[in-house]
Amino acid sequence: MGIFQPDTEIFRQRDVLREDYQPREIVGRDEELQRYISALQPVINGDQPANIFLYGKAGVGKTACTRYLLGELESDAAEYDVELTTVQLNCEDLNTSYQVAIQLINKFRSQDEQLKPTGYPQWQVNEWLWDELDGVGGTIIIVFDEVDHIEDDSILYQIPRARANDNLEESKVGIIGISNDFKYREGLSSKVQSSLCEKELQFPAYNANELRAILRQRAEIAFYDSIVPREVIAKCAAFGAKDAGDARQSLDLLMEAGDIAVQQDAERVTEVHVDEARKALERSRIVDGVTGLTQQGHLVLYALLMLHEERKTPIRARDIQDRYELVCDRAAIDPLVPRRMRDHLGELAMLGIASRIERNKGEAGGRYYEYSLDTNSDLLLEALEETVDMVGVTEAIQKRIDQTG
Ligand SMILES: Nc1ncnc2c1ncn2[C@@H]1O[C@H](COP(=O)(O)OP(=O)(O)OP(=O)(O)O)[C@@H](O)[C@H]1O
Repeated sequence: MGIFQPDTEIFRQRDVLREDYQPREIVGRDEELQRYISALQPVINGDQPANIFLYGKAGVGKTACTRYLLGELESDAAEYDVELTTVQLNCEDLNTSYQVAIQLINKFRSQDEQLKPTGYPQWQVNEWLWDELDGVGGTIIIVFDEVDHIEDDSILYQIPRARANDNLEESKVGIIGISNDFKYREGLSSKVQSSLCEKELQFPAYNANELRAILRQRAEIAFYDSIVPREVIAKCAAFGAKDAGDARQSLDLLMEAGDIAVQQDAERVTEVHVDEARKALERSRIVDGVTGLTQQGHLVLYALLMLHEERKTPIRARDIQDRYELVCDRAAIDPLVPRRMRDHLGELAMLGIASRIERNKGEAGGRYYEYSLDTNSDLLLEALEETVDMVGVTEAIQKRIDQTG
């Protein structure tokens, strides 16, 4: 027997739990889908499509619902002889309207006519874009996923106004912008707001019931029959709902629990596997977060970790500063000024390693923040131990924690 053997006991089709799998049916989003369908209705009537702005936190089904509805729209359009073309563009690596326009042109061009990413005058790129879009004819829907990555938003009003400005004659173009950045909408120029946000749709976080339905649907395809009992689905959904209501997180948890069941040669997935999976995922999240920090970030985190172990959190930044300077002294590294140290605390809060609450001084006025550790300190200590260049400090901290503990 070789080292590798196909898994025949637990997973039937593990890939179904992966992020890139497109579910054939959407569950738990009935109301949102209904509103989305109304916003897309003009397309099937052959009218000018509305521009749609769709927002909501990570993993709430924005992309999955959009793909699903556009697929349905395409097949219904074919049935009613409506000429429809849809294009989906992820803007994660596209920072300018120029880059977006080049990508769009390339989507419509054959392999040997592709444009290079730079080197053409803006007016020329615009002309080419209108030529390509008008050459398609009928209705075109362009989806800009992660639209907030486009820093100059000119393309977001040029496309909706292209017909009014006589740049397009044959084609009617509608755009759908998707974002999980809640502040993005407010930052848009009023010109873009009025064109892009003609119809606004908000997707809320999933609750435990909705997550259960999503997980059940995937588990039926991903695992063999009777491998995933109801309580396992419920547990994964409950964790997801308590945290961020993010379907991706719950699906990752179920996949990790399945992997652990495979590793342990278990007959089925159990709640214990889910607990272990949660620890494993949490650990890799912490390791990723900690590994990405600078050396100063590590020192700030050490200081906060010590204060946490001594039960002195939540604590103000200026009180963390003293401990931080002590840690720097031990590591023989110059400490940062308080303002810079606070930036690092802010980064820890952003990564979800620390939490930050705003406090009011009461009548005297003024606000300040208090910080706490928001992660399991054992896991954190483990992750910090892996950062080789800080080993001396880790030992020092460990000793101190042992003493105080
Ligand atoms: N209602 C649903 N029914 C079935 N699967 C879903 C549903 N909602 C989300 N999913 C699945 O959860 C994962 C994350 O969803 P999706 O990518 O649509 O989130 P999103 O809101 O676009 O998040 P992000 O802003 O991070 O891109 C995908 O694997 C998707 O298939």
